[in-house]
Amino acid sequence: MLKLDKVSKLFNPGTPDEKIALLGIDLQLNAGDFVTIIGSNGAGKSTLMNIISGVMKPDLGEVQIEGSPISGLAEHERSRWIGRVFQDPMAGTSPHMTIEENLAMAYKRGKGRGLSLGVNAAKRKQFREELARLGIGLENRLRAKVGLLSGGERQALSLLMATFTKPQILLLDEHTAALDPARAELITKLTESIVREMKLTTLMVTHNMEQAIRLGNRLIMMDKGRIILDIDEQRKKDLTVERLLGEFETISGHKMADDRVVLG
Ligand SMILES: Nc1ncnc2c1ncn2[C@@H]1O[C@H](COP(=O)(O)OP(=O)(O)OP(=O)(O)O)[C@@H](O)[C@H]1O
Repeated sequence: MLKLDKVSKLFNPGTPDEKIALLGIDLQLNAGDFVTIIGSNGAGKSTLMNIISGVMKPDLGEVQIEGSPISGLAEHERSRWIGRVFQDPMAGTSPHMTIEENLAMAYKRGKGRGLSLGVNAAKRKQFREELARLGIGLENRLRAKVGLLSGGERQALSLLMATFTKPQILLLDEHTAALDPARAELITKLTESIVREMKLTTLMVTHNMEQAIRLGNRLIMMDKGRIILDIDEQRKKDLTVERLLGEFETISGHKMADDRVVLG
């Protein structure tokens, strides 16, 4: 499904500010894998997401989807296969457009060029049905400007837009971190049900250790640009936050330095 082959990324090479962000990352995701990613500050998690989504190119190595190399494709060219939800609820949607216009944009992204952003009765019905699945009443506010929605509502809409056209890969970049606990839990539940129903192959970066253990079928730990541990479903079932942090310390030789860590 998704394969990274010896992917490396260096920032500011040859200067005093040189930073190794990724070092020879090998990663293979099978169809339907839901992988949570944790790691210290500066471990390379965001860089990994940026390289998969095409925001930046690797210095070395290759990214493939379904066996096809995609490193040469720009971000917008990959958006047909890759859905992404960011930490910032403002990032995934257009505030000056209505809910239905935002959805029309997401719908068009999956269908290629030449499709209008207009919303006819059939599309409106579909949008209403999709929004109703979120269970927060957005189906009754199709013509509301997205800028008026709360952070949680926007994040729910972003999640729906990112998954609208059943992407091959869903990237979740700390997408609940900016929300209060109740809204974060709502978005987590929505995520679980959408990923399960659509059988989406998903990579989720989180600073919430309990969430990293509870969600998905695989957990990856990163440190200093490397994947230091890849835990499968069976081993994940027996994990606790304490054991997870212990494993991190044993392998990396230092405590997890994460200023945003949430233990549970
Ligand atoms: N655009 C950039 N220019 C220079 N250095 C960068 C850039 N982006 C990231 N880095 C550096 O690359 C390394 C990896 O950063 P990255 O943001 O991928 O880590 P992260 O695991 O997402 O960290 P955090 O959990 O703190 O957000 C860090 O040392 C960081 O300072």
